Amino acid sequence: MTSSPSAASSPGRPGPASPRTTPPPGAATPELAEGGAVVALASLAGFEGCFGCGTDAENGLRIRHGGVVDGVMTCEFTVRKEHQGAPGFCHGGVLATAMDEALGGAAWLLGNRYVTGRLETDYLAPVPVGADVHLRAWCTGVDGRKAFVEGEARTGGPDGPVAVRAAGVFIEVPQEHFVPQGS
Ligand SMILES: CCCCCCCC/C=C\CCCCCCCC(=O)SCCNC(=O)CCNC(=O)[C@H](O)C(C)(C)COP(=O)(O)OP(=O)(O)OC[C@H]1O[C@@H](n2cnc3c(N)ncnc32)[C@H](O)[C@@H]1OP(=O)(O)O
Repeated sequence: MTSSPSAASSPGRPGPASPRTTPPPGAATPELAEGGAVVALASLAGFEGCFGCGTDAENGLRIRHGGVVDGVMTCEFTVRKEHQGAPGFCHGGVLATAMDEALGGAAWLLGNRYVTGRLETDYLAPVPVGADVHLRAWCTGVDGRKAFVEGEARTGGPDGPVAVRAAGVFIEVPQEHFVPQGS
């Protein structure tokens, strides 16, 4: 897939991607690997320390990964009071972390391992404490080791208003990039 209906720009607002997060001419159309999620999870070998989604990360966001439909990956998390920036509202950096996780997940579904090279975020509406944040992410193109990814976060339900849009470039790395567990 090269785009998502949910990626459409709001009137008067640009889409999430800048020239640096737009696939260059000639970039490959992303193809999700058969069992890409399985490959990704096998690479992580049961690692639960991720600040975004790990169940061992006590102070993490505890993002819950959902499914993949038509190349769009979904996940969600609930804003807790320790996530506040301005009183009553989620910190922008927390939301950027959540977008990083969602976009990273969409890249990993290609069947390789990726780290964030660049992450751009647009904040469209405040997200209150207690809100369930519904994230979607999809890959827009692949150029060598670079995967171009976009995503959005909605509140008030999976089809509620968009609160955050993001675009990023994720870089493919070998397994050796990561610190072996237990070391
Ligand atoms: C049923 C559903 C199930 C769902 C299941 C889901 C499963 C998966 C779930 C979850 C997955 C996990 C999700 C994780 C999410 C969080 C990710 C993070 O937080 S990652 C930590 C932060 N990022 C770093 O720590 C990187 C730090 N940087 C580096 O290590 C290096 O700079 C690195 C590896 C990125 C590149 O270094 P070099 O030496 O290997 O390669 P060089 O040659 O510099 O770059 C390679 C290509 O990339 C481009 N590049 C490099 N950095 C770039 C940048 N910042 N922006 C754009 N392009 C960049 C370069 O221009 C080059 O492109 P040219 O091949 O020449 O076309």
